[in-house]
Amino acid sequence: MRAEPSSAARAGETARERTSAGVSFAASLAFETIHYRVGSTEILKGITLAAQPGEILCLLGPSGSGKTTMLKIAAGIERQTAGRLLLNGREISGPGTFITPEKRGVGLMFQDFALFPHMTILDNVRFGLKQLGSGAAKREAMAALARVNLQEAAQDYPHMLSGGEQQRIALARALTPRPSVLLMDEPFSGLDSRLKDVVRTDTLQILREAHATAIVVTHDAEEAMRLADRIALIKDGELVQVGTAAELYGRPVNLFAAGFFSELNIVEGVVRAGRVVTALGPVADSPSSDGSEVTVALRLTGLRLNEREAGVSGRIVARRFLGGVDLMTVAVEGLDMPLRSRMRAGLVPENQRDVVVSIDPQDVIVFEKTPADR
Ligand SMILES: Nc1ncnc2c1ncn2[C@@H]1O[C@H](COP(=O)(O)OP(=O)(O)OP(=O)(O)O)[C@@H](O)[C@H]1O
Repeated sequence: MRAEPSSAARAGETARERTSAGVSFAASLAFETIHYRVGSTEILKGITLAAQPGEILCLLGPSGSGKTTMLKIAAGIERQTAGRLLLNGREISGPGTFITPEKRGVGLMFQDFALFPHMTILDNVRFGLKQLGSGAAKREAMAALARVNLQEAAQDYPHMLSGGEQQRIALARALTPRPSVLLMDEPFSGLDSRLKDVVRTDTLQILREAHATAIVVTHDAEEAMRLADRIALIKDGELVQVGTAAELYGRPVNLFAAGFFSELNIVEGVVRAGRVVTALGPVADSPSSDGSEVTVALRLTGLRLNEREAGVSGRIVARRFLGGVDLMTVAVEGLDMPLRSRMRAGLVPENQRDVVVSIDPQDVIVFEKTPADR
């Protein structure tokens, strides 16, 4: 084995290789106990998270949770105040290392696409290929345009293309230098909802074909579920949970995580003889000891009206027709707040007020109460 060069030299070297390599190769990118402080405000509070080679990792969280700051740190636009950033296991930013953005081999794509309006599409795409000779740059750029199926637009200007086409050009531009990791900040937020679906599906396919590692920021849980191999849920600068969509949806670690993926009714419960008992009756099994207080999150789709004979009595106090479903608000004795139910439209007749309320066990999530909850 030959002697290892310094990590800074290695990272710079790999970045150079990558900008001109014929095939992109996916890298891992790891945040290691990353803190970011501005004045006395701690914006990131020790985040440890890694995107694996070829993985699409979504950073999901509410506005202001620190997602964009994480991308900026990954790109080298901001520098963390503590912690390390590793590309393929090699430190690219840490207490004694800082590889500049252009040497990292990390691509960035922000929400407004930022195509240069005065340049043709071809020139926009080959902008990031200055290191290559002009012939090679043109070939690479045309191949990238072919990949997003827009080679015919090469001589057009950005304003001549639709929002979705511009987004695909921006993606082609971000991918042509063959970054080992592509960072995307709300890449679909500028598109209307119908176009968003199509462009998102196309993007996913292009990322897969390019075998790119991608870290995608979104505040939309459904978008994260559609795109991601894994989702990292962020709140107030902390990592709440990381896992597949099914893991976060099915086994959320707390009410915040549960509420991010589903609309919920929240009711109080107490454990009696191994069952969680609420005003709606027993709703789940529990290993906790008798008398333990729990919080029960109940997805709206799991509150069923008139489906079974067994259940508690309820009264519909409001209903809304939402196309395929009816959203109904139901008052139940013993509960201060009415509950909401989403059921296939028309299952409960329009004029019916009094209903039998039952629970679908797969839509029940039970959380032990922490001392802070009591
Ligand atoms: N340089 C800075 N100086 C002061 N505050 C900052 C700075 N950078 C970020 N912040 C603050 O840090 C918090 C996190 O910002 P960030 O943009 O990372 O959040 P976000 O999760 O991407 O939110 P959004 O979805 O709204 O873009 C915000 O409250 C923001 O105002």
